[in-house]
Order: sequence, then C-alpha cells, then structure tokens
Amino acid sequence: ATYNSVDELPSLDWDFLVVGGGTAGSVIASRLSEDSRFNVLVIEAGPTNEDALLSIVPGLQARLAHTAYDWNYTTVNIPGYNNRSINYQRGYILGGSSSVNGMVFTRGAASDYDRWARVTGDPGWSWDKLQPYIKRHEKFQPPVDNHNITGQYDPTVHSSTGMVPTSVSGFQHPSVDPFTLMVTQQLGGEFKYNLDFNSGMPLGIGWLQATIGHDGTRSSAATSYLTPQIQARNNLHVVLNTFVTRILETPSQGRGGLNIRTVEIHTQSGPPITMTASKEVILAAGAIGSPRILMSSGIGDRNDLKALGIPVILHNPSVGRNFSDHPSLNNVTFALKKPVDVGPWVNLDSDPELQALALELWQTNRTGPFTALVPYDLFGWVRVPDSVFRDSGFEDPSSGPTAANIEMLIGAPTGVAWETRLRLSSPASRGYVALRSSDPLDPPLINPNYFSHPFDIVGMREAVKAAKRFVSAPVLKDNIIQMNPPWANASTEDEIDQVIRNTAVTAWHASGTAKMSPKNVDWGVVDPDLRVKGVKGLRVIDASIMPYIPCAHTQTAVYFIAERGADLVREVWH
Ligand SMILES: Cc1cc2nc3c(=O)[nH]c(=O)nc-3n(C[C@H](O)[C@H](O)[C@H](O)COP(=O)(O)OP(=O)(O)OC[C@H]3O[C@@H](n4cnc5c(N)ncnc54)[C@H](O)[C@@H]3O)c2cc1C
Repeated sequence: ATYNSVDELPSLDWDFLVVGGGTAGSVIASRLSEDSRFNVLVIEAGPTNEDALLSIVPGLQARLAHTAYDWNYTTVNIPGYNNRSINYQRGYILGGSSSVNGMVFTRGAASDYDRWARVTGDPGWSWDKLQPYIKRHEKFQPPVDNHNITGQYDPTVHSSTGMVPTSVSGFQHPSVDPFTLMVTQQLGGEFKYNLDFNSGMPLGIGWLQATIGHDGTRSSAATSYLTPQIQARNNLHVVLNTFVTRILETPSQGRGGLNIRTVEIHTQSGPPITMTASKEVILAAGAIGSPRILMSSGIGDRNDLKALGIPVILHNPSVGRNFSDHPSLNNVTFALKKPVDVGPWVNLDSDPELQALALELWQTNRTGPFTALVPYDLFGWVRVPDSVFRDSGFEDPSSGPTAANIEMLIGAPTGVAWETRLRLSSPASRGYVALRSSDPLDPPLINPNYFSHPFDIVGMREAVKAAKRFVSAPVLKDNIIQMNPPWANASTEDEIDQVIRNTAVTAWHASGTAKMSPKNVDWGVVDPDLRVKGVKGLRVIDASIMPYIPCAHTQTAVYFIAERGADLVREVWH
C-alpha cells in the first residue's frame, strides 16, 4: 500500500527499510517483497509519480528541472568550469531520477563491469555474471511508431521478459539520419556502424535506444517495478513525502559490533520519528542522498564531521568522495549552407502552439514528437586516439580498448546546423559530496570537480576534434560553413579549452560516492555485497556504489546494481 505521510502508516514493524524510492530503491523493494515473508517499507522524500504528466510524457522531460519533482541542487563553484556553479537535477519523486531522466538506455562496455569485478575482487560484478540481471530488468518492445527496426538493433542482446519497457526511439528523423548513416560508410573506422551499442561493445555509431516502450510513455523504476498491482502487495508499503534525516545505532541484541538498523524521519511539527528494521536498512537515496545521510549520521571522515560538530560513529574518509560524472558540451554545432528540411516540428522547442499540438497527438493516440525525447536518433561512442595517450603520457582512464572515451549525440534538429552533443564518457576527475552543516535538512555541498584531472580537458578537446572529423565526411563537408559560436573564433588549444570550461554542463550521471571495494581493505565504503564496511544491518544499493562510472548513461547500471543487490540481500535471509 502507499501512504502520503508517515502518520498514516499502519505498523512500525519492518523487516527491511528501504531509504529512497528511486531507481534502485523501487527495484529492491519490488524484488524483496516478492517473498511474502518479508515486510518491506520504502521511505521516499518526494511525491507520487502517478499522474505526473511531465514525467509520463517523454517529450516533456526538459521541463522537469526546477519543479516540485526536483531536489533543486546547485553545485559549488567548480574550478575546472572557470568557477561556474551549475544546477544539479535529481529526481524528487517515486522512481527517483528514473522518473525525470533523459531515458537514454545504454549499458556501457563489458569491460566497465569486468573492471568492477577486478577492483572489488568479486567476479559477480563482471559483464558475464551480470547477464541474468540484464535479462530480468529489460523488456524490449517494438517502438511506439511500429517502424521496422530490423538492422537497427541486435535482438540477441536484449530481453523481452524483464520489467522495464525499452525500445529503439519511436520518433525518428528520416531527413537527417541518412546523412549520419552515410558518414558511417564513408568514414568507417572510429565512426563505423554499430548494430547495437548495448552489446557490451559500444564503439561506433548506432541507433538510440530509450526506456520508452511500445506505449510511448516513460518507463521508470516506479512504473515498472512499483506498479499499482505490485504496490498492492500486503507486505509492501511505500510512504511518500517523508524525509530520512539519519540512520542510528540500534541496540545490538547480542549481535555485537556496530548495528545500524534504525532510521530517523523528519516531521514538520514535533520530534523526529524513528523506525527499526528487524533485518536490514538499505540506503538507496542516490549518489548525493546516500552519502548525505551517512555523513549526517556520523559515518564519514572524522575530521570533517568533527569540524561540523557531528558525533562520529564510524570514521570512513571514503564517504562522499570519488564523485564521478560525465562533463558535457551541448553546444557543438556546425552551420549549414543549405538547410536540411526537418519537417513540421522544427520549432517545437520554442513554439507553444506546436507543443500543444504535440501533446494533443500524444494524448489522443500516442503519436508525434512527444513520444520520444532527444532529437538525436544516432549516438556515437569513440576513443581518444592512442597517439594522444602516447604523446601526452596520460593513462587511459577508460576500462579498456573496447570502452569509449567520448560520447557523441548526432543530429540536426533545427535543420540549419549539424549538432554533436559531446560527453567525456570515461573521466579521470573525481569530486565530492560533503555536508555544509550538522543540520541534516541543509542541502549538501556538491563539487563534481570536472577537469580537475589534467587528462579530462585534453579528452574533451579530443571530443571536439572527433566532432570535426565526423563532419569532414564527404556527405557533410561541402554543406558546412563553419562551427557556430562560441567555437567559431576558438582556434588555439587554449582558446578551445576556455570555451569548454565556460560552457560545459553535466549529463546528470552522479555516481561513486559510496564506492565498493574488496572485503578487508581500509578504503571504499561498501563491500562487494554492498554492506557498509564496519557496520551490521546496513547496505547502500544505488549509483553511489560504482567504483568507476561506466562509459554509459547511468540508469541501466543502476538497474543491474539493484537487481543483483536484491539477490545479495535475499541470499542472506531466504
Ligand atoms: C536530469 C537527468 C537526466 C538523466 N538522463 C539519463 C539518461 O538519459 N539515461 C540514463 O541512463 N541516465 C540518466 N540520468 C541518470 C540516472 O537517472 C541516474 O543515474 C539513476 O536514476 C540514479 O539512480 P539511483 O537509484 O542511484 O538514485 P535516484 O533514482 O535519484 O533515487 C534516489 C531516491 O532517493 C530519494 N531520497 C534521497 N534522499 C532521501 C532522503 N533523505 N529521504 C528519503 N528519500 C530520499 C530521492 O527522492 C530519490 O527518489 C539522468 C539523471 C538526471 C537527474
């Protein structure tokens, strides 16, 4: 059942308390409550996802920032971004960031997960061993427009029997895409056609897949794993609009050691409420929320906590560190001499009448541009050339030669320019989440610290060069005038670096802030079974635990983590 406030809860006896009903939290609660012996409570700060039109309609995604569904975080001034701060969106809604994200569905490289297995000493995190979880989580379907997708994806690497409806993008741009496909033929090599970049081998150019199924609506963790039928289970309870401030030490009842199975909940009027899980507390509050709760509770760097007056219950300097994200350039465009006719929706972003029409089409029969999000149908994943590593002496931060350093979203949504949105897929820089004060309601300090590692600015410069190589293909070259501002006048490396630093934003892929590490080492926050080191009864299962960010949009990796995480929990309590 679902409750709108903590006062409505029928009972305070729980086997499992899941903190955060986001991407991972929804999966964990759903899977644990499949076992009717377990009584599970999900505690979510945000409201329900039901009837949240902005979340449901893919084409309205861009309007979700700064709404009631957003934590509305802002970063500190980021030195590598010439001291700019940026807003840092996170989903504040059931389903968490999967209810507000861009729905791009990418798994990354097999070697990304093999690296997790290697650095944690647990082969269970390898690409091969994760395959059953990939199957359980994905429900591939025909796209909403029913276009023929033969040759646009590889059915052998997909599952149609899992939980989250996915497909190839169901609103394509047939006057633009043939140019990109021609580039794959003319240039080949780094821009070769890749039938399916979700095969574990992402390099090359392939068709976008999204967490949007045949019905043309967003698939979130909430719509997939916490459907009304699942929420109706007698042993599954979801409480919304409820903020967890801390987790507290629980009297050990002979279990010994530091036991943390108690959760403290903020109430508007009156003292906080506490609840204790008889089995485990699972933090799934995301890469910002989970370290925030750990540190507010006294689990973190001893010196940082003491400086804020927070009593230390466990010294662990890794908490909140290792913040990893994909810096992103959304403005790399090349002006065209002769525009491409991109059809009647060209001014969709700016024309309210077109937007009203698009919404009407979506509502009437699930057609039109709002059935999809990004105006880019083809994505590219490329490498920084080996020579750059050789000449610069930088180590390749990616997980290996079949992983991507750079992501390119390719298209011409306006028809007057070729656009390549560029992301650094395997960054070397690491930032942090830290507390501002001892008040758990105070938003944390977020410093993604982009470009703090000197390789990353080189890597991003290489991304711009890769975009230029892409548009040098014969089919595009003669129609291109020049790069649009602010790139037009940037010719030296230094000038290019300045444009990057002045304009880069984020891909919203925060991860790594409670990273897993091998058992019995004194760094890292969780063991490979996702238990918080040095604590009994407490796990973190969400994007925080990634030791390295995959060269992919991160929701899919979070689904893998949560599916396996739920199994790791069940193994202990079956
Ligand atoms: C704008 C945006 C666009 C993105 N685009 C893509 C994309 O296109 N493709 C992709 O793969 N990935 C994308 N991502 C990233 C992806 O969505 C995330 O990596 C993933 O959803 C994170 O899952 P999570 O479970 O770790 O955290 P979340 O899904 O964020 O879940 C955390 C949950 O915990 C709740 N919570 C936090 N603190 C507390 C507290 N103290 N008390 C109670 N509840 C709390 C939150 O409200 C939230 O529901 C995007 C993210 C954003 C924000």
